[in-house]
Amino acid sequence: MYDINDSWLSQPPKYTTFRINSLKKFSFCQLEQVLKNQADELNISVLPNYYKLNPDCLILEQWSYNELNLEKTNNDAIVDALCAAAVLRGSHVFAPGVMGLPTNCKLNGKINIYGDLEGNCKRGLKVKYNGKKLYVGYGILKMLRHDLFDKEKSSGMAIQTLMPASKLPVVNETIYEEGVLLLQNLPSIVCGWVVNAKANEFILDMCAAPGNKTTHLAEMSNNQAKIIAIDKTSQKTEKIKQLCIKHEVQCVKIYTADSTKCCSKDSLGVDAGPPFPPNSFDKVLLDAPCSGLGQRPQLNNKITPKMLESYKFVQRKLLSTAVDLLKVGGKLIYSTCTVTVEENEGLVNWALEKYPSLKLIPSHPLMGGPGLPSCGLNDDQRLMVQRFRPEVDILRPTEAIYRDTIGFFIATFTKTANKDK
Ligand SMILES: C[S@@+](CC[C@H](N)C(=O)[O-])C[C@H]1O[C@@H](n2cnc3c(N)ncnc32)[C@H](O)[C@@H]1O
Repeated sequence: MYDINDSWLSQPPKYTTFRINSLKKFSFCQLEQVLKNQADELNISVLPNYYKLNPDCLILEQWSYNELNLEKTNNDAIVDALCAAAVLRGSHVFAPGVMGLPTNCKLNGKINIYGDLEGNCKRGLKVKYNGKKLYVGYGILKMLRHDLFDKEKSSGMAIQTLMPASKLPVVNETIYEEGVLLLQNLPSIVCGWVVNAKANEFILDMCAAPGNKTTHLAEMSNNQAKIIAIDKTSQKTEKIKQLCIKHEVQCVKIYTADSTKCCSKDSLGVDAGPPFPPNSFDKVLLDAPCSGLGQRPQLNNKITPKMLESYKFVQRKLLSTAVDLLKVGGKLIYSTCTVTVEENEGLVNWALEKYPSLKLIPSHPLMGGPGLPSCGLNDDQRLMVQRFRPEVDILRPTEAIYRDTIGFFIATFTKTANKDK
């Protein structure tokens, strides 16, 4: 099922997507100006396409391939695989990601950026790297060796990426006033649309950090939903708090807790914080911890079969608590950013078998493809879930933009009055 050499997984999507904060004012002007500046610097006449998808999603396409006339340089920087993946998605290079840089490089000189695919490059390498490497783009050097390697911890932009090998524009949310835009993968935005948070609904986001989906739910409800966001460490919940402040989100209560243990009959009530009483929430979002194998591009994944096997146990525990906390008639949305059957269709099968009170319902709006065949779901059930993958499935053919995304899965359940075993 999962193959690191799969060209879909080893390449970045051909789009960059941002979520637009509907609580703030957005206009295309700043984006257009940034693209125009880049076009001037690169000597390109045509800007990449950009447009809104629904009111809160911004899509940016690649620079036109044929027009690019890349100036070659002999200087190569080596960056780690994570940093290389970020460059391919349109990021600059930051100091901690740099592994090797020749001694003769000049500040503000042009530099090629290569990703270390096997993780063998020693930090501070001065000479040519002979390990397996991938060209990921070129840019302008903004830090020299002594800034990068002579300090215990270096930070800041080391290379200003001019053009990633993926031809994606180098644009980040800092071009707008704080909190107007958020870089977010398209299926994650769809996941928010599936939750469809409305005023006065009690919504639990069980695995919420860094808060990308929490803030989306708050924004779409115009700060009117009653959202509780949980994650398991205070460093993580601090991130949710900071994102809510940045996005002017005011309808979220944040708690540090283990969500597998956040339901109890002895609870003092929803307002008292976790644990909560059973049947408390109109909607529960379980954006589960997962193997993350749908993230693109996958350049150097070191996940072991043992680690892969472990995720379903925590996912099942979290889902059990989610079922307890959901009101009868409520909506439970389960999502992952991975491609394995066990964590997706397999988890849905397990849940339906274990909890007769659960009923699978369509994950509207259905933008991704159907669930995989021969994985325990019948065709009706396959059509209710969303699996974001490159193949067209005749059961529900999807638009190209929803096929060139990260690998992602969404399933929605409702709770009936049936008794569970
Ligand atoms: C896929 S990430 C969530 C991303 C988040 N929903 C967003 O869109 O920004 C999964 C999160 O689950 C959290 N997590 C894992 N086990 C947990 C548990 N037992 N209780 C609460 N949170 C947990 C992890 O710390 C991680 O932040």
